[in-house]
Amino acid sequence: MEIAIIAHDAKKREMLDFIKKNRAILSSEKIHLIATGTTGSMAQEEGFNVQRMLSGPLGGDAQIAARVAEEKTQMVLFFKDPLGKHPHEPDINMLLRVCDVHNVPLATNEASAQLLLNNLK
Ligand SMILES: O=C(CO)COP(=O)(O)O
Repeated sequence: MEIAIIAHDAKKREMLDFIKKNRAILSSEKIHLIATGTTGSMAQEEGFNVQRMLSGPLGGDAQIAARVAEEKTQMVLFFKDPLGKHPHEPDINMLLRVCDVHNVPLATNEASAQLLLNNLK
């Protein structure tokens, strides 16, 4: 199962803590992790095997949206910063919309992400 992890800068620390807390499931051989560029390199530094897309502002969200549309990515954990402005807001909204179009589970905060992962156990 392919799971995408994405975190805005203000949420990256939270994402790293979250994936470390859920290392057992996220490192299992049944899971293929993908991520936007910077989120992915931070996860790699923590020892996770992650396929990195471009950084969000350079099109990484759009690449993940394409994978959702192609039914490659089956879950998206996106720790969005609700207080910040982002130059690539259209790409972010596209990713959220494509998840809804394809009925792909999408969490936009840690509490929801934890509930989704708990369901995989
Ligand atoms: O901007 C992002 C999501 O919209 C995240 O991108 P990075 O992981 O490259 O910082």
